[in-house]
Amino acid sequence: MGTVRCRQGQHRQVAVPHKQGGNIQGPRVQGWKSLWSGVGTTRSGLEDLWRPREPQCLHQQLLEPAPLLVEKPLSEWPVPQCINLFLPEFPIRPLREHQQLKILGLVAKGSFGTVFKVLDCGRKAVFAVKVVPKVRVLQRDVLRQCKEEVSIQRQINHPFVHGLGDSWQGKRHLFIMCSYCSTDLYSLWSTVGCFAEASIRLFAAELVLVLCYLHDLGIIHRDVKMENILLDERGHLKLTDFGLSRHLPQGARAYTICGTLQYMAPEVLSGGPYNHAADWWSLGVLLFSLATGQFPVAAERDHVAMLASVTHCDPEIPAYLNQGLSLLLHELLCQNPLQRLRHLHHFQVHPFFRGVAFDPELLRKQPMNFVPETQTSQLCPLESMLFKDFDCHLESYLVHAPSLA
Ligand SMILES: Nc1ncnc2c1ncn2[C@@H]1O[C@H](COP(=O)(O)OP(=O)(O)OP(=O)(O)O)[C@@H](O)[C@H]1O
Repeated sequence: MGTVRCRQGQHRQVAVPHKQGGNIQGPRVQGWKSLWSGVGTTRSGLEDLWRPREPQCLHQQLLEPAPLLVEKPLSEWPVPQCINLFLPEFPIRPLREHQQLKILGLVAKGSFGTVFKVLDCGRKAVFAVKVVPKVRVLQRDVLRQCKEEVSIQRQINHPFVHGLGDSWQGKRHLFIMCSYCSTDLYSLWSTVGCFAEASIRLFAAELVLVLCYLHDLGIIHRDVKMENILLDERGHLKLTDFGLSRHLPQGARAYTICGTLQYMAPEVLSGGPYNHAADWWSLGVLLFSLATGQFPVAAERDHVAMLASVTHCDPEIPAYLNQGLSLLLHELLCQNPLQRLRHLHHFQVHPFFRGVAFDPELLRKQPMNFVPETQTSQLCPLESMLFKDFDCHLESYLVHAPSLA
């Protein structure tokens, strides 16, 4: 890690190394230098990654039809370091006609990658592809984390987790492909404000199952928040973005200060040691916000100020909330991680979940009393562009692409 990451959207996302005495620049510079020196003879390849895109190719593209996500076959041998570094999690994908992807529009620009809605022309199905510039991964010294994200997502198979469809690399970019979801919980919350108790119960039960599943596999998510919960066409959730997740065996401790400030547990904000219980705090923040329309503690400028706020102000749980829900929030937003609710059997017998079957298939059959609006296939004007080499022309596209979501 070794970097500070701030989410471009609503809430500040951070990743700070433990015990660096606040010197967050040091390890980043050091990490980059050591990577650079390791690159050796392939320096020119990396310089190529740095070079800004030529503006004149834009005119040419605007005249050409239909954006196709096509990879040039990379057949150099020996494999250059700027490719080798990302193997095996991001294989080099050979050009195959039936795998051509056509860009339908821009979904979101995350702090790391840009997410596109694409059509797989061969399978005639719509997917989301996150495109991450390699240079950004190297600059921010998050190569290991980036590979871990893909390997964790590959390992996971759960109805409420957004599984990995495919991952590969081009010369300048990494590509992570998943099924496309038309909305996320944050967008819905922004329109709805507060959710009905029945919806909160269903969301909470689905998230309890996901977190127990991940923790049993020894995975801590570290960024549970509304923006990272996508909703399927029937309103059931899919946890996504394993960019800050890591393998943490039961009994082990973590120390990196990372996550999204308003969702971070006190023990994470203070630099640890912390464990999987931190995800349950984040769930508490999320459920509080769904129930009341606001965060339990207002956002602060950095993790030090956030820690002071979280430790000193006890979030006021409104009296109008259902007693069971109120109790659940108290037990999740518990300062002491050892006393925090965290085992499946705690939830199964909890008054808020009375009558709820903690079974993914049964939960999925329950109707949500809202159904997310499905994005009508808006065709963006740039759909009349053809990318002969998607990897090369992507950045020019990013400058001009309108947002679909
Ligand atoms: N499969 C998908 N279908 C639809 N939208 C998606 C999908 N995956 C991601 N998104 C949208 O794109 C946004 C950014 O994606 P993601 O969080 O993976 O990128 P990121 O660069 O890691 O962002 P950040 O670091 O800011 O969290 C998400 O918040 C979500 O709104």
